[in-house]
Amino acid sequence: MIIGVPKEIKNNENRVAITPAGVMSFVNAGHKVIIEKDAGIGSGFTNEDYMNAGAQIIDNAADVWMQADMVMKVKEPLASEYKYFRPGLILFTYLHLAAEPELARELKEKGVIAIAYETVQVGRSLPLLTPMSEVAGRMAAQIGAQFLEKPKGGKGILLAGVPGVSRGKVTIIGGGVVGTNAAKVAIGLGADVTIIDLSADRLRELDDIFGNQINTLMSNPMNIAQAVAESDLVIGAVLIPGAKAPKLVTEEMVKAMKPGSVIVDVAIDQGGIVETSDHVTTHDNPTYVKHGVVHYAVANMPGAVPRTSTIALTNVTIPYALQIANKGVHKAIMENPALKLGVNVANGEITYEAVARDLGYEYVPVETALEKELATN
Ligand SMILES: NC(=O)C1=CN([C@@H]2O[C@H](COP(=O)(O)OP(=O)(O)OC[C@H]3O[C@@H](n4cnc5c(N)ncnc54)[C@H](O)[C@@H]3O)[C@@H](O)[C@H]2O)C=CC1
Ligand SMILES: CC(=O)C(=O)O
Repeated sequence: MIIGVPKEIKNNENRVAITPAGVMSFVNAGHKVIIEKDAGIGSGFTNEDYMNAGAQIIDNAADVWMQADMVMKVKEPLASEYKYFRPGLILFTYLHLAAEPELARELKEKGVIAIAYETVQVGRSLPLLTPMSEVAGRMAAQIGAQFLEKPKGGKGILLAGVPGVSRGKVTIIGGGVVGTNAAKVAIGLGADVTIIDLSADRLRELDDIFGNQINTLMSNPMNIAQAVAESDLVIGAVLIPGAKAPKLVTEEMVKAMKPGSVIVDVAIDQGGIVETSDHVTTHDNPTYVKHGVVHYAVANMPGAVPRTSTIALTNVTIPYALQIANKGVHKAIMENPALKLGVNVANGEITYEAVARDLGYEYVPVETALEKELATN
């Protein structure tokens, strides 16, 4: 199989979908890897590093997309890349389709087999999302602390406080991977941390992990309203896999926050959990102020720490990509239930139920979509 890796084009997206070590794994298994020139530079991998591992460097994105059987990316394709979609192309990347209706339509109409990192699932865990959630969670607390500083637009609070002055209050809504990692850093910074989750079992686990370093609260509108109003920093970290994020923090709740408070809505890649995080921001211009509250809504937070993130991401994606290359996409999907759950679009059908529901399409199970493809071949 020919595996193509274009350079990421999203604002300040410095990650790349493959490392030289990954290239070597594919080449050793008899595959060919083509990489767009300078695709790895932002993550510290030169063209020579890739060539030494056995890859071929290609001068432009179009040739990478058109020659590849499987394109591996980090972020969802942007509109300027839709022209490369074609029937049977395998696309393996983050997609977040519930928040990307145009992209979903293009993938469906053009017959791409689109496998989303974020919905590959083993039991209750999402192994291809986890490392980036670890990164984004840890970043969320440090970014929040930074934007609470007065010169950055915040109210001028030091989360750690000092002797004689209260610590800052951080509320984390969603106690999964992002939430847990945000808590680790927020606790390390000395903040007064509350985690809100819908799952009583998860709250018990968090209590076991952090003990009395955190407060835990059951997720309901009353608890959320009260905690948000009292917080200096709110971190949005809820996920319902594949689905659009629920708007748990209403505009009224935001209005009740003190001016200069900060919201870091990490879940913005699925649409965000805060009613007033109504648009995605970029690393170039990461915040806006609404009702006096600083909103940070960057959908590719790990892109700012690309060396760490690229290695962490490819550690988990390459084994799945190798299965696709070695077995062929149909066999790999049908033999691996985790990978099967990653398939969001195939042969003109939406094959992930939550995406189909949120975007108003008929849901077609992966097997049915693939059988249709085999039948028409
Ligand atoms: N902006 C960015 O750059 C990045 C964003 N993310 C996003 O962060 C979000 C969180 O991801 P993970 O922590 O990995 O997910 P996760 O599945 O590990 O955790 C989600 C948590 O939300 C909880 N939850 C569900 N419904 C809830 C409700 N109504 N109230 C409170 N809690 C509720 C679940 O019980 C679970 O503990 C996702 O949207 C993910 O895509 C992840 C990495 C980077
Ligand atoms: C998960 C995701 O969207 C990211 O790492 O950018």
